Amino acid sequence: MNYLKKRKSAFGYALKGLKAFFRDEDHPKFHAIAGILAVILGFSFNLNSIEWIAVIFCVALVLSFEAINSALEQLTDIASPSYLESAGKVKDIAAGAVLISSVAAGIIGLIIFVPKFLEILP
Ligand SMILES: Nc1ncnc2c1ncn2[C@@H]1O[C@H](COP(=O)(O)OP(=O)(O)OP(=O)(O)O)[C@@H](O)[C@H]1O
Repeated sequence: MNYLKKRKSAFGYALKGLKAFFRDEDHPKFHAIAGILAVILGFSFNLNSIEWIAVIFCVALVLSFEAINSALEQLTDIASPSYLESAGKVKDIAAGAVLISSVAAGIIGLIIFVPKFLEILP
């Protein structure tokens, strides 16, 4: 019972974190909108299971990296409020992780959706 209570609190904290993440920052909103568009396109083009797995994985991966990047940015600001080269490096590397996942997601999106758009062209 105690274990279940603890799990419930942990879930609540995670939801609280996600709420702050989407409320306080612009990049997550942009990536969430892109993800919603991908899901709408997925339903429109009747994706198969493998394509759905790829789309859901890409959306989750980009948003997760974005959340980790955001947490690292805030932690860096607490640890190093004044200018420090290594603090900047931490932020740049975390931003690089978001860039890698976004580019990969974009390429996978093109691989899945471009042939489907070409099929419906007159
Ligand atoms: N304390 C610091 N010391 C050195 N360089 C920093 C520091 N804080 C930020 N920078 C540099 O400035 C860049 C922008 O940092 P900032 O905290 O403004 O993030 P951001 O890219 O504006 O994030 P977001 O757009 O999500 O708000 C960093 O990637 C880093 O190169």
